[in-house]
Amino acid sequence: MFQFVLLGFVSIYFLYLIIRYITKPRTNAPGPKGWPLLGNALEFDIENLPVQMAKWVNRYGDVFKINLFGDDIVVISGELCYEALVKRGDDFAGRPIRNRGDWVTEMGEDIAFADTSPEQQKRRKIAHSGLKQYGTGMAHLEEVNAKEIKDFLKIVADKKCSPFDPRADIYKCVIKIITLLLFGEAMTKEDDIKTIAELDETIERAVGTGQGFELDHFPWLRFFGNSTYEIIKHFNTVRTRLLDRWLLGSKDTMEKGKIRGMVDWLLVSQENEPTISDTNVRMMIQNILLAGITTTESTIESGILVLMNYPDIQKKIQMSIDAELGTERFPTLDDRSNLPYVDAFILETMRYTSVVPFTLRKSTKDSKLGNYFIPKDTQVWVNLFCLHHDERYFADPWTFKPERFLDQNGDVIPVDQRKMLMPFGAGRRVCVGEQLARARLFLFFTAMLQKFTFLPHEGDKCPSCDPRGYTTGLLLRPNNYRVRAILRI
Ligand code: HEM
Repeated sequence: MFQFVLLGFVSIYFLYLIIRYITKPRTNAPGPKGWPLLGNALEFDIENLPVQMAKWVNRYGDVFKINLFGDDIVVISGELCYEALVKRGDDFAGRPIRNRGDWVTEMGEDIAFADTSPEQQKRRKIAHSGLKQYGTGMAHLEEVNAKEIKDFLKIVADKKCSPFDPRADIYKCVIKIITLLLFGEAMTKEDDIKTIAELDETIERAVGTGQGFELDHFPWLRFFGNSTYEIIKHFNTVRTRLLDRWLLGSKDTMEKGKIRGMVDWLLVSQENEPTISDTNVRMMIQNILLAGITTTESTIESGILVLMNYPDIQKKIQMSIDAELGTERFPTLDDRSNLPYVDAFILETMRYTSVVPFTLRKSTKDSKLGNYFIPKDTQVWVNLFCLHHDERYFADPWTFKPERFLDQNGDVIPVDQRKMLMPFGAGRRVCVGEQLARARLFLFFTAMLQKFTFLPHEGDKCPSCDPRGYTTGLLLRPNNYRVRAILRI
């Protein structure tokens, strides 16, 4: 009896999929053919999605479509990224992540996963103005950041030139910097640091590009022991326990008129803006925590790998730092304007390695991209990886060249001359942590290169920094490597 009921249910479901497939408005963009119902699911190279997408761009051009279980996904590259994100930003301001995104954000109560809406925009605005005041703009934070970075340099010095994998130490330092931003003091409890790392790892497995798609299309699979859903459940339990404890602690110790960091800022904003619920506050903290840590850590890790591969560039950066700061004075953000080569190196690292290879958007109305029709509510993957390696905008794109971002006087070219560089996305949903992240990256790289030269772990055998060989998840990150840090002074 049960088998008959199940068979009936499955048949009706597939009938529904077929009817939906036939009746739904569809894009006329070209793309790989795929299988009935499954679409291109079997052709997806999850391990190396950016490279596979690049092959499809070569074959079909700047707009093509793939299909997953009956749903079209339009992938855009080249100048169309700018058109969709900036010129027609409102038309593509949506976020497409469905069930999995909803389940990890208490049904879209956050900033990053939530679809565009007046509420999402309100949350974004609050976070943005808080980050401006308590992130980039606070001298006190800069001082304490300096302490965390100095601690990191000490850890590296203690390796005494022996080879080490820098990931865990950079990661810990970035956690401290982000928790400092949240609470006004860095998280030092090992248990909490471990929990944050666990959250990072599980969210990557739960919603990473190319994984768990089946749940977005067949949510009922969660009742049948779907492994991605089990990861999501675990993530939610660990996350709620941690954030509830943090929030309670902050509420208990908060003093009127004194804002220690972003958490206090969100709690105060909640008083002025009653539609911001406790759930919103928790989800905004989750966004800052999880969007801020691994992205920054991966960029630093990729940057060190690049420096090992390009010793001349490393030398040139060091010479500019020596000339500006000498060997002892710790860098501040005011030094940035006098160290354009460091800034150009960071921009080039972000272009070349493209740690966020795609940003996922959704069309908010019937629209067109290139010559192709894009119906409302279509998933649009903005292919930042291909954009950043497109020789129409970046000559010789697989060569690492910070000079491409400098003018004849050696100054960083203005933003409007580098608008095809979008490591933080662009437009309505551009990264809210961009200024903060860029400032921290500057301090990190300048402080590191003032003190150390990074060399391959043995002889001249250097692991490649070519991002086509990186591992794809939610982010594109280098495979683990070892480095030697030689003290310069
Ligand atoms: C190197 C570091 C970082 C990189 C490469 C990065 C990159 C990105 C990208 C590509 C997006 C999607 C933008 C779009 O769709 O146009 C994004 C969104 C976001 N990022 Fe970052 N990010 C970084 C650091 C941070 C930090 C430090 C924070 C917080 C303190 C942060 C918070 C966010 C949030 C909240 C969003 C969602 C914005 C929205 O959907 O409206 N990010 N980031």
